[in-house]
Amino acid sequence: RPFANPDHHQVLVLGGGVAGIIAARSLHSKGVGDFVIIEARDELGGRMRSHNFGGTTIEVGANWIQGTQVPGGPANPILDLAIKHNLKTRANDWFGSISTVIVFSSLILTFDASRPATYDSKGATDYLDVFKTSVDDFSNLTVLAGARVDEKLVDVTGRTGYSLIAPRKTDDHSRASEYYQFDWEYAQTPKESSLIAAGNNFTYNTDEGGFSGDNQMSIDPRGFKYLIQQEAQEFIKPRNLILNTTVKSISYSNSGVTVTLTDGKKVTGSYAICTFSLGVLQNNRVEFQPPLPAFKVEAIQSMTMATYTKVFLRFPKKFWFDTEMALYADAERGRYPVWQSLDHPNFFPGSRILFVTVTGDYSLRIERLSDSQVKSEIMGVLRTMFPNITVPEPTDFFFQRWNDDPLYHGSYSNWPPSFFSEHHDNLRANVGNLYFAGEAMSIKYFGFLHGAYFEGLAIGQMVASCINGEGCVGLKQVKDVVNLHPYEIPNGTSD
Ligand SMILES: Cc1cc2nc3c(=O)[nH]c(=O)nc-3n(C[C@H](O)[C@H](O)[C@H](O)COP(=O)(O)OP(=O)(O)OC[C@H]3O[C@@H](n4cnc5c(N)ncnc54)[C@H](O)[C@@H]3O)c2cc1C
Repeated sequence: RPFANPDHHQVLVLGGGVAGIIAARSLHSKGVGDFVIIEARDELGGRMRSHNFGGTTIEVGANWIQGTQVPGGPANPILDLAIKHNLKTRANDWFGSISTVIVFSSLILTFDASRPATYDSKGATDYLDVFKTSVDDFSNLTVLAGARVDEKLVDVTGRTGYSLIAPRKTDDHSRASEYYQFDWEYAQTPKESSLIAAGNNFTYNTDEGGFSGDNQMSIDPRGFKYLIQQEAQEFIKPRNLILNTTVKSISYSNSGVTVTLTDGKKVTGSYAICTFSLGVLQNNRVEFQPPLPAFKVEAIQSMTMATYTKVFLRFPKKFWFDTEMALYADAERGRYPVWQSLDHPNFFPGSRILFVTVTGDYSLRIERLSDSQVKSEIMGVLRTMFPNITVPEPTDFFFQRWNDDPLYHGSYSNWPPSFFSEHHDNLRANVGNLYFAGEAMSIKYFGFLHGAYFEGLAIGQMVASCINGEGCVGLKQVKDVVNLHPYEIPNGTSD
């Protein structure tokens, strides 16, 4: 049965990604049934997005359950959903698989030096010693980041952090190896990222409530999104869902929220939960009435929306490495460095699919090029990596332009060194009856699916409490984020 009044609801949930769906589930489980999810696309899932690549389901957005569960420890809630909905996943070995080739004949896990998974301008080149040093450097970086928190030291960039633990390394092999540890996770360079936030990655830190050090990759033909779409099916009725509908403006006050859609129609709610990406908020894709307060705008504009791009190629035959991953060191840092084989016994054997990931400014650069230009650059790199092989032209080619997409404007958020905890409070803070949720609002798990999940859960429960009369507390906001020690030019300093 449709709602008696389809133009007014207790809660408007804006966006149907993980945060929106889990916020709606929280409302439903606390007895708030009059909610609608308004989603611009034709399906739920948001940045969990799959693509039919010539018959194989590939993940152009999120692909991994990052951090799963150690025995007796807390489970990543995305892992719980994957198990509940029978999603097909496989462990994806990020580190061992660069340094180890499975020699199938003897089933022994050893590195076969004749087939290194490290490449440079000369083709296959063994620089695993450099790679292993970079693994150690990153682990020292995390120790340094933890110590800075304990000692209450000011945040610095990841680059400064690296320089404090070892002399700067500028050779191609070191830079590519560092990229694999850092940029490939945060989608930005150490120079652009906070040492404290990057080095204290709660997801993998089991001492701080994190899950585990391993990653499960979805290889489900129904797509990774299936787990959240199935979860939604359990409680969302057709009357709770408005698909193919874009929000143009949001007008908010202490008594309610009115949303105007692109067709001019208005829907009102006693409350609303906005789960649009940080990129959408930063690029003023949605107009707020009244304009968001200065503290909120500063917070939105101070966090970074990074971009992570996977470029998929299918070839007439497999000619590449047998490992899950490979690393290519170019003279230019971040130029087509991380390669993943889906044609691997653990994933889609026989698929002939290989993909390469670029991040940050390099993602933005390739988004501005045509597909054929990007394809030709990548083929140049592959011919450099495999100089003794006739590398065939790919039969299929695809990549998602996340930054250019007005529904996302990037892939996921990253914490820059100039962003303070108070900024984060402000990013998360409600304005009147308009609340915010989504991966960027998670202080511990920003950037991740589980960050979106936990924020959806928390904010959904908070709004349900308001509606159920169980207490309605506004979230903390800080009017001015100030320096502990104001910036001062000492007396007597010459001009
Ligand atoms: C390439 C890539 C790789 C990633 N890899 C991983 C990974 O392996 N593991 C991991 O944990 N995380 C990963 N992430 C991050 C993860 O996907 C996100 O953290 C998570 O999906 C964010 O969920 P959300 O609900 O906060 O936002 P979203 O999924 O962005 O949901 C917001 C929804 O709002 C909709 N919307 C936007 N604007 C409007 C509008 N004006 N009107 C109506 N609807 C609108 C959007 O269509 C979207 O569905 C990756 C992301 C990307 C892009």
